[in-house]
Amino acid sequence: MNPLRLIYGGTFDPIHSGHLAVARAAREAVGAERVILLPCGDPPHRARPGASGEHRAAMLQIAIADDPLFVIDTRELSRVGLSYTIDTLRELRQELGPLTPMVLLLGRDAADGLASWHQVAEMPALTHLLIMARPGYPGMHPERALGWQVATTTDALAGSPAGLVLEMPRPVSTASSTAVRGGCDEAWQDLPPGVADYMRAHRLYR
Ligand SMILES: Nc1ncnc2c1ncn2[C@@H]1O[C@H](COP(=O)(O)OP(=O)(O)OP(=O)(O)O)[C@@H](O)[C@H]1O
Ligand SMILES: O=C(O)c1ccc[n+]([C@@H]2O[C@H](COP(=O)([O-])O)[C@@H](O)[C@H]2O)c1
Repeated sequence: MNPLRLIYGGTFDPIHSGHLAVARAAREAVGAERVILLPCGDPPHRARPGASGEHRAAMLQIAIADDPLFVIDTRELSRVGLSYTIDTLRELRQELGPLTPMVLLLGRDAADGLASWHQVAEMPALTHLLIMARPGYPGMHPERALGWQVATTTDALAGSPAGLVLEMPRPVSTASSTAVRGGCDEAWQDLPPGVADYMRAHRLYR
């Protein structure tokens, strides 16, 4: 079996320390070499982001600060049209081949919306899911009725290419991009070093 790939999609509008904490905890749990951060271009499921794709990618770059545990995949930013995750999963599966374990990382709030995702029925054949608990979201577990089988160990994810779901039940952060955009001082404490300066310099979210 090829080494597992861990993919973390998000609007990242802007990235906050919770995203990094979630990514680090997930990477450690599944033993991935690194985390592929996948900023969404034109989200199908929510209002247009407050910052452009270029600004959101620039803030991601500042936040990861050359940490080799992270890599940014900008394919959704350059794609024309809505950023459907299924399109990205199909492309990645094509690139990685049928045997590479792929794990899509989601917070519990995002996972609870899975039933409305574009062509979600095709997803269990393409990827595993790793779901991180998030304070305030007890979990409706739609993934179980959508074709993913519940895994009991993290090792199981590395042992097959797709089709399993594992939940990390302990939340690692309360941070939220909505709170950052709302501008309260406490939420700005959750910005990785350099990101607040970038936001100020480019007058984002005013
Ligand atoms: N504190 C957190 N704990 C667990 N998962 C999180 C947390 N913050 C974000 N996520 C997850 O990270 C992914 C990307 O999230 P996103 O970029 O939308 O950030 P957000 O803080 O949820 O932003 P917004 O408030 O704009 O929705 C989603 O799967 C989301 O569930
Ligand atoms: O493809 C879809 O239909 C779809 C619907 C909702 C969310 N997503 C993806 O889920 C990820 C998390 O979304 P968000 O809104 O929490 O940033 C992000 O990569 C989105 O593109 C994808």
